[in-house]
Amino acid sequence: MLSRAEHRGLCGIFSSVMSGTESHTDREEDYRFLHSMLMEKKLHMLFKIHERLKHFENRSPAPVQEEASSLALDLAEELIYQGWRNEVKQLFALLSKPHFKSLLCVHDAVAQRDFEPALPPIPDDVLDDEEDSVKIVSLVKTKEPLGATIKRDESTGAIVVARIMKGGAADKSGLIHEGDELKEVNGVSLQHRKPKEILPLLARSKSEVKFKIIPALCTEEEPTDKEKLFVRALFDYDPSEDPTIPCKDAAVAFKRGDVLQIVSTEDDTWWQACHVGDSNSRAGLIPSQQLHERRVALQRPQALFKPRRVKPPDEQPVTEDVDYRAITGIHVAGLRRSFRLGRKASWATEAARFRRWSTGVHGSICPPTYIEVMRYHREPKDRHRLVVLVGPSGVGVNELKRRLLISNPDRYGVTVPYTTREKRRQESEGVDYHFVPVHMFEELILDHRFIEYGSHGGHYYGTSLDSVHRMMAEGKVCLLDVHPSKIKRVYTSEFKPYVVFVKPPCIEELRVTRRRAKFVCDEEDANPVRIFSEENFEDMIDMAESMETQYGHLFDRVIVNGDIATAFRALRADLERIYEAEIQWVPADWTCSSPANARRSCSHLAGWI
Ligand SMILES: Nc1ncnc2c1ncn2[C@@H]1O[C@H](COP(=O)(O)OP(=O)(O)OP(=O)(O)O)[C@@H](O)[C@H]1O
Repeated sequence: MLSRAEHRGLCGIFSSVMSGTESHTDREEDYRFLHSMLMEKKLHMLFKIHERLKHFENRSPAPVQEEASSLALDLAEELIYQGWRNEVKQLFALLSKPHFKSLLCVHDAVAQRDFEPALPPIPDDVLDDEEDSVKIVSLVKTKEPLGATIKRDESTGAIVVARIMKGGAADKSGLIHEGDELKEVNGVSLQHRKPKEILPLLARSKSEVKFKIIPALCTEEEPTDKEKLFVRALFDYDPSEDPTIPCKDAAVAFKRGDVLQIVSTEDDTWWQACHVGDSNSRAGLIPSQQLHERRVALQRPQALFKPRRVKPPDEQPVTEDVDYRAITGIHVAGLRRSFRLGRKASWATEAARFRRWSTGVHGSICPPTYIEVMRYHREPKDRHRLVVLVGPSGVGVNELKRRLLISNPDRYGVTVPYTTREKRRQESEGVDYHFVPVHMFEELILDHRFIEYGSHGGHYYGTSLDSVHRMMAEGKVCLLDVHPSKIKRVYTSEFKPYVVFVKPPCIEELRVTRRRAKFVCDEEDANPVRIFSEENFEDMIDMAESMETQYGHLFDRVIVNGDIATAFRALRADLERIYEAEIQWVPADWTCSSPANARRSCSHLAGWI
């Protein structure tokens, strides 16, 4: 029954519908007919039933039992002997109503899956089989593959269905399940056959494929997760190069950065997933997070065994007679070399730290696998995402940033760093640097206002969160270059950083492309221009490897800076895409509104920093 409040509510809605239609109804009787129809209690009840059904549709209720009709009959019989009290009479009348009886019949049909397509008559010889339950399944043959893999059961020699791909023909039919034993295909017995011999049998059938199956014992279905799970792959996967994949044809290849929808995590080793936005919705196998982590852990840490190059005592760096200023040219605020030089000066320390890492804490670092992501709809009023450029010192982060700024100064901007050093004659406050006294700089450090800071030549230099805010508030895309360990300071929904890792090419390409490049040092440095040495190249490659291993899960894009023009074109195109895209995929943690959600996303797939 409708509650009074609900009934009043519905009447209110219908009355307002009526008053809206009054002016559009010419004939009085039409109006009265409509009024009586809308005010009809039965209609209101129908609304209520519809809502209840909707509610149950969301919960996908499972039938409690399959024989509700006969149970109701038994109950009605019992009631006859219970004396004709009012309640008994009412229940008896209810159970005897044809509508109620039909309802229970429908319930039973659903519970027994009686709605599935009628099978052709069971061939006589089937009845001779020893097995007590045999199923004949006929599927119409289309161009679409069956979407199932088969294997031979080692203990029994039987051919069994190993996997059913979500969304494939077999899955959609609902008639073939994992663990089902295949006895025959199109009347041909599969006894003593190998899985690969079965494919030609399937290929031979014309319009229909008929299977004789011994169904697997019923297993608990994986609870369907209403919330879809999307992940971004953090590694490339090519099934053709994976000898352990159970079935190459049933696998999904992907590239690092691709967004995948995970449709099944039932198997600990092989998940099922499909590419997002792919019209072909069939799922395929991908290595599970656990499997990929295990594989990476078993790999020999290359750096650990790589013989480090010993520089011959007489080897001198190649010198070039090119003026550094002619190469770097433009002088743009925020491209203060001295700040990045802080890292350059610590080149040796970083390399040493890397070596320590490779021998020491290797086991404790999670390899990048997948990160849970969610759709982010960018509103026109939203600020642009912060672009973070990272890479080993000398790889060309500044060069790429400089080119971006020149290419579109209205779109891109950089932060103005803070320093405690004296302002020089040609410099302006707030343009080249924010010049602040030491005590103020230290206060900012204590207030955690710096994303990154350091000292060089006895002066502090730092990039503050406030400067990033200021640049973003101007409506520009703020380009920030920091050490990857500092990404976590801006890895929030507020900044929505898009992280680009600038990676060096192989050493041969470095030698060719950097032939004329010079490694720039601070103007305060005694030796302001350095030429790239062979050791610099090696360290750059080692550092890049270390960064990728430790922080790779935070990188949205990897740009290999071999030929500078190619690298710049790729970076610009990528940032343009991000600038214009209305829908983007961002880590699920950023959009978690409730602690429960946050817990889910973190426990599901570790989004570690
Ligand atoms: N692809 C390239 N080909 C040739 N030269 C390059 C290339 N990329 C960068 N360079 C040059 O290499 C030198 C170092 O580049 P850059 O200053 O951009 O490195 P960086 O990553 O910013 O390093 P740091 O953080 O130490 O300043 C510069 O002279 C630059 O012009």
